[in-house]
Amino acid sequence: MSFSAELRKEANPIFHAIFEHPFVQGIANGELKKEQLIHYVKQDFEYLSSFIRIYGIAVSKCENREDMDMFNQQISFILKSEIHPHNNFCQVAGVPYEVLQGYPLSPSSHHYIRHMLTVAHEGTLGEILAVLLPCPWTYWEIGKRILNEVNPDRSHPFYDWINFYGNRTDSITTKFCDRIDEWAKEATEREKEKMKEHFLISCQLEYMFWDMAYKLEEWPVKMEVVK
Ligand SMILES: Cc1ncc(CN)c(N)n1
Repeated sequence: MSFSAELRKEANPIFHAIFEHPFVQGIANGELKKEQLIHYVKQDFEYLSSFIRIYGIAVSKCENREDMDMFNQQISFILKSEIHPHNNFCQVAGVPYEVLQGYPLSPSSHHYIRHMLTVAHEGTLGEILAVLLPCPWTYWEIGKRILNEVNPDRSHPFYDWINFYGNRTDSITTKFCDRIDEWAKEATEREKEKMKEHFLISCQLEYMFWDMAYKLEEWPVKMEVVK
């Protein structure tokens, strides 16, 4: 079994919990509250900006142009393409995208971003690939699953979101899996253990991110913004 297949197998219970999560089910059946969509977009805008910064750190650790190009393409993908699913949520919620940008992170988003940043600063390129991989992988599987199970038509409120993630032929997941498998062939057992741990924690944090959006998670103590 390839290393990426091992990762997927170990994470199976978390992937299933994500598919069953009420926010993901809400995308499938078109029933999410406006506040939940807004909370998701506010947090995801910040999350994806951090993801770009982490790709930047990954580039600084690359030893060849092919790896640099892989991360560079993904930076462009977030900047130029991954705005479409956000726009879909904004349209359904009836709010302009611009007004949902620049908000503070809620606890789970903060945790997820700090987890990725720590690995990006302290880890090898293999560890960075492992910590980032659940982001594209879980969304790709969510999209494909909803396409198969619901087969939404254009009247579905989240038609664009579902097709954006589920219909990818240029899958970054496949590229990252191929690269991680190559990396794992040269890695020590200790490094592979760390890669697995980073991957599984990111999967758990993917679940927590959906939960954060569904429950409109905030910090426990409300603070007045002092100007
Ligand atoms: C939290 C999160 N995880 C994954 C994705 C898909 N790139 C996303 N937009 N946001």
